[in-house]
Amino acid sequence: MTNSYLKQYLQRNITRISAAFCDVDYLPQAQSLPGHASKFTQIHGRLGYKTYKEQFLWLSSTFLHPYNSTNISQSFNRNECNQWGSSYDSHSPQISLIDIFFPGLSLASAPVQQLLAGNVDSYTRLLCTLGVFVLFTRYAIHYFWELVRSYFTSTLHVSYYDEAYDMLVDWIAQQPFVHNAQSLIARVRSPQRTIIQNQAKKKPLTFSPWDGSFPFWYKGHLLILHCAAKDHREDIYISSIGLYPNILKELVEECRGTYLNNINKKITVFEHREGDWKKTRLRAIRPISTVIMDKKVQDDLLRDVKDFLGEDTQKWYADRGIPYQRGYLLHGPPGAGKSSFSLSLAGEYELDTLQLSGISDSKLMKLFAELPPHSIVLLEDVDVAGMGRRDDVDTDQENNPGPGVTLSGLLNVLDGVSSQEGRVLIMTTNHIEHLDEALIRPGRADKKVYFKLADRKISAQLFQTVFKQTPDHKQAKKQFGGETIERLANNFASKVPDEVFSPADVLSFLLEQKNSPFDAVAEVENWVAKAKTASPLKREGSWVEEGR
Ligand SMILES: Nc1ncnc2c1ncn2[C@@H]1O[C@H](COP(=O)(O)OP(=O)(O)OP(=O)(O)O)[C@@H](O)[C@H]1O
Repeated sequence: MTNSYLKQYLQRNITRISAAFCDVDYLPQAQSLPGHASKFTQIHGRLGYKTYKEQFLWLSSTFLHPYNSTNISQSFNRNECNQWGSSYDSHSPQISLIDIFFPGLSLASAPVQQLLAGNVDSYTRLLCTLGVFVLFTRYAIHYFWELVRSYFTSTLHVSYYDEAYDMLVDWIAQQPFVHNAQSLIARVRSPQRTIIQNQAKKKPLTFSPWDGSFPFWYKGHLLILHCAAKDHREDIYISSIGLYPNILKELVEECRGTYLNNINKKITVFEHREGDWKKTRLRAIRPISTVIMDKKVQDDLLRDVKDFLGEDTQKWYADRGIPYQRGYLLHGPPGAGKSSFSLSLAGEYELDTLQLSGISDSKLMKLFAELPPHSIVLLEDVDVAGMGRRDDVDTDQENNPGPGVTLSGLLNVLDGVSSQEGRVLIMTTNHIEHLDEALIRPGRADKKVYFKLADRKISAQLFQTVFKQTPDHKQAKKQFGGETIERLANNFASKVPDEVFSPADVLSFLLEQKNSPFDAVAEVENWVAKAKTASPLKREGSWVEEGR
């Protein structure tokens, strides 16, 4: 083995060496050996082969037959090597640019480059084997889990749009395993108590696991919660190892119990989200007695709803082939109590409330087809929701309906085949005269109730509601007898002009004076006088007419 042999060898193989490193630009310029050797040193030096002997051995093992390689390496004379190599000491390995920024990267990428060039040495082989092993293990675990999941686990799926989702999420948020979850979502929850005593209780946060799998123990069973996030929503499923579907049902029942406890004395309000009903908030139930209106009208309405929701009513309707649905139209001036009454009605009969606004015809159809049982659909301000009289509606709008609901769309839904049986619909409006006859005919609006401005009776009742005596008053020694309050209420009501102010106006004034019923009576005349000058519509003489 001589220098010339080695040089010849390098010369013969320099093209392949260059190709091995994909140095295609270099190939056409491969003219002279010193240049090639230098290039080879430069390229190969990056791999950490410091001496020419090392470079040579690598070269021989890579490009030559193993037999030649052994022979060459055995016959390689150390002195010759040193002598030969010393002449190239000045070409000590150069650090490539990539190694400056990512130390060791070129070393790690070398096997890949070799592999691409079709050269597989033991190092590359080891790395490939490791890679294949890791890949295989990953897939093996995945397929194993899928197998176990299909045959040896029970799974319970919960859709984001179902109320069961809220039940589960509320329960999960209380569980200890949440603290260890690595992927979480934070939500602001309304405090259970209405009085916010300090900053810490303001906008309390709850955390729930998000987008991942989370194992936890429940009654001695290992369960896995899977949260799959899609856009702004997530679907949940829970699986239990072993065939125990009952444990999952037990879990959901427990969640349901906790949830119902939490929402006790509250009504659930749903709104539409992407064409599905979604619970948006809980509202405290307002006793229907606190909505001041004609007692006879109120009782009549309550009786009608109660009768409709009665156990045998559905069968009665079915026997006669009459669609099992009921509609009410509450109309009257703003602030007369229409919405308050609707929500109180929902609370009275434990109905969920579904509010509709800003929705298109196609979505309306789907939403009506998927009404949850035992619910009231509340369609507020139908006159401004694009459902005025047909002759008022621009024909262009009929032909090219905008994003909102059209009159024909609503009429179709109200008595179309997709309409859910057993639904209660409440429409409210401030202008019944603007509504199309078809919308408010019996069958669609079976009862129409007028909510009027505050008359003497309503004003007195509102006064009594605000200054109702409670045990707190007694404790604070600020209690007035029932008779005193009644006398003051009548006195107050006599000073409020009939059917000029809405109950909302009167209530607002009374709340300003809530600390003293005497002040309320003393101040009412001032308030009325101020209101007369402030509102041009409520000038004396035209008040009653304008207010009606
Ligand atoms: N008849 C009433 N009895 C008790 N409170 C009332 C009554 N009318 C109005 N209020 C009070 O006034 C506020 C507004 O009432 P509400 O929203 O129910 O009126 P509305 O008729 O639905 O008004 P709008 O037509 O503008 O929607 C509520 O906070 C409610 O407490």
